Amino acid sequence: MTAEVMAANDTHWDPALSKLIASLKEAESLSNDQEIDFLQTLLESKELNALVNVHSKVAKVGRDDRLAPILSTSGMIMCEVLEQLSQQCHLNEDCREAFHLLQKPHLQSLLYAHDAIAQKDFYPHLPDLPIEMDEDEETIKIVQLVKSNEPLGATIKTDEESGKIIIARIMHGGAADRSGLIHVGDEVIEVNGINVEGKTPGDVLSILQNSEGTITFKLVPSDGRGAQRESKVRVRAHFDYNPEVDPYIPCKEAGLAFQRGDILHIVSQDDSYWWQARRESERTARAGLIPSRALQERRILHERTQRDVADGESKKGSCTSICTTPPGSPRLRSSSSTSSCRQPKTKKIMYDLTENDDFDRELIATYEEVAKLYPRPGIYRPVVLIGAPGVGRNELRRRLIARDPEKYRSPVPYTTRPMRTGEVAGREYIFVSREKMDADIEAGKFIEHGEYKGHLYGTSAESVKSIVNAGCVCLLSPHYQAIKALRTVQLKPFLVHIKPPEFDELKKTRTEARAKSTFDESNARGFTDEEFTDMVKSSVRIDFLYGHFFDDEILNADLVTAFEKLVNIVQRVENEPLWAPSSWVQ
Ligand SMILES: Nc1ncnc2c1ncn2[C@@H]1O[C@H](COP(=O)(O)OP(=O)(O)OP(=O)(O)O)[C@@H](O)[C@H]1O
Repeated sequence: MTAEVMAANDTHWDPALSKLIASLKEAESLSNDQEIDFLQTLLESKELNALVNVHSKVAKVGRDDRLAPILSTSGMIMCEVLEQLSQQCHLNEDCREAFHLLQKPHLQSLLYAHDAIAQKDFYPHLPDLPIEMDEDEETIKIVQLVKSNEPLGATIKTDEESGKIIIARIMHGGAADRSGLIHVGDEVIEVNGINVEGKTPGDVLSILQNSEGTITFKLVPSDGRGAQRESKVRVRAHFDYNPEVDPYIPCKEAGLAFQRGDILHIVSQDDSYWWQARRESERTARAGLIPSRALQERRILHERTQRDVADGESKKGSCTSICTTPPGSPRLRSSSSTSSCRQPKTKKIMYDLTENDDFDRELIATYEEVAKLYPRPGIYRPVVLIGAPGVGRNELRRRLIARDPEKYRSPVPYTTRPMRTGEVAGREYIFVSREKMDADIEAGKFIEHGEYKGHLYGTSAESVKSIVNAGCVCLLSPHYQAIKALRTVQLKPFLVHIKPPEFDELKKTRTEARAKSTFDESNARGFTDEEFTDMVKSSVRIDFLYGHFFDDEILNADLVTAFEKLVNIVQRVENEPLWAPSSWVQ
């Protein structure tokens, strides 16, 4: 372009410059010769002409030939279209075809690649010419924002090296971000005419709090600033967070409160300690600060250490050594004992229910990356009902199968016990030898298994798969310790926590229904108060250990209401895109 511009200079003056030269001639009589000569030489100089030409060309490119993408969110729109199509698939062949087309990985990748490019700005930007500039002075920008009830959406800090007040972060979607005028790293020199040199961030904050109307910032722009790009990461929170009670958050007002199970859109992970996020359901809201995964992990480890120290102190004198299990080593037994301190001996026990079942507490539950998993017509996710023993998992499962036995099925369990009279192989149980079952357990072929009165019982992963492949919805109601074995990319289960109501309502509903305690096969009596108490306690414990794995929950107080909710859940699983671990979504 330079060559072209220079060539052009030999024959054409830039029209604006020609005009200036002409008016200079008219002004000859008004000024002294020296100044006129200087200006004439400058205006006719090749260098200035070349510069003006370059400026005009670049400005023209920016103005006329700019290829602007029509939109940069086609991926998001595709997701929304898929969501709507998924509800229409059963009605219309065209919808089904469009649904399948939009699910194709190469089409999705194409749209995401388009968005990634569309979001970039490849055109040069010429900075506005400063009105007046002192050669010795740094560039300064003056930014005016009108104060409203909305927070500014920026945090400040003292730069460790220079001691200057700088913009630490800009909250995505906040007032400062939307203004496009303030950037991370900008140095704050003045706020409303008050010099902030030597002041602390707290001092600056009180200047801001005491200001009314328009706030004027004098800032030195940072060098490496750039538009903040939103990340696309979505996570499921595995813990509750309240910035109000967090003593370490840099700014409580900038914090985002959330609860375990909430889906969060992480818009920025630039800061290794404080991420910016907004709740998925509040797409246009200003982002808020949340602890990063690394920070939260550290906190949990710290809390655990403190707790262990406190426990150690309180146990001093009563025991000589503290046994710990190394992190990540599961205590789930592959074949458990037949007795438990919490249950009568007569109940079939697939797992040891002693208090040692807290292996998951040793994992650090912070955030799990998730993505929308779209239903595949004819291939349904298994629905797994988890809950305290006796809460009603099997009752709900049986009712759903009775409603549509062709569609809902449960796998036939395996056993090593001999077949009894009246039993049919493959109906009540699949009967196998102990050697075979031991070998299959060893090979990891069972999603749950246990021992009762010297015989093994279990459910094989293969039997779940064959129900899924047959186009049926596989319903499972295993012991809660099977969650880890079940929650795999191969099975992609949907986990529902069946919860009991409070003790009084639990007792009332079960007594009115004359519900039989399932802890004792040979006894037709109802539940004891102790069993109800155990059920409530056990449910709290399951929630504590595995709460973050559940996709939904059902309160099983009134059976009819609980069943309706289950029907609603299975319909959603069959038809709607739902959040699942991102590793399950190719
Ligand atoms: N909402 C309810 N109201 C009244 N009775 C109920 C309700 N839910 C379940 N029951 C009854 O409670 C008893 C135990 O239910 P169920 O066998 O389904 O428990 P479970 O969770 O499968 O536990 P287990 O593995 O010990 O059998 C059954 O008699 C069942 O009919």
